[in-house]
Amino acid sequence: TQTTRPQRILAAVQKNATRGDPRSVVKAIDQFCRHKEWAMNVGDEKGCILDSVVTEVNPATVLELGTYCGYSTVRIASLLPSHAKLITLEFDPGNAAIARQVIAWAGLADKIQLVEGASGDWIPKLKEKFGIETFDLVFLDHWKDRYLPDTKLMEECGLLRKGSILLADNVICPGTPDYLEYIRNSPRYKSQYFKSHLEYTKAEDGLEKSVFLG
Ligand SMILES: O=c1[nH]cnc2c(O)cc(-c3ccc(F)cc3)cc12
Ligand SMILES: [Mg+2]
Repeated sequence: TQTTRPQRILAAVQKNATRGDPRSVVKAIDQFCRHKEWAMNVGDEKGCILDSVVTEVNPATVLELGTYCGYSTVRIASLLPSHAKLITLEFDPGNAAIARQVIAWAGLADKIQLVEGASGDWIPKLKEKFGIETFDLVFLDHWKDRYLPDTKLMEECGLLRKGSILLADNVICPGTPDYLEYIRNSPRYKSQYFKSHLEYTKAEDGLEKSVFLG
């Protein structure tokens, strides 16, 4: 019977990466997706921009919207200080099941809380469920039509503080025009575009970094 793409990504990690070594997990996925089969991980080029933002923010609390196979989850968590916590929301149960195993292989399960379900349902519950006040960094990488409603929801739920950073993937490809329009014209945000390429391709894409001004 046919395996899924996430199952093939996990197999590549278990074959080529060293248990407990997050960077080898990231490298194994990038090798597989560049040479064997494309997949929608943020990838190595945009991943370097992600790394620089995470290192600069040095967040104690991170929210990731869209786990997929856990590539960016592992990439972010590997750069966090010891006490820091990362919550990642994944809608698809199949993706979540693979991501849990990728995260375990990387040895980062104690830093990461993977929550299965719709971001719109879970965002209002994060404070009570995880005792979170606000997020220092949010990585938006789920569904393009949810970037704007979920950002407004995070504002309404008081999950952002003065200085919280939003980093959004795919603002060019597939593109999130309503989100860009809102975030670039709102007086409550200061935004910056990091031009890059769609993972493993030459197509243009980029990350939008926005600071919440309160
Ligand atoms: O749906 C997506 N969620 C999160 N990230 C994505 C991502 O980085 C790329 C793409 C994508 C881009 C081009 C294409 F031809 C097909 C899919 C989708 C998502
Ligand atoms: Mg993406």
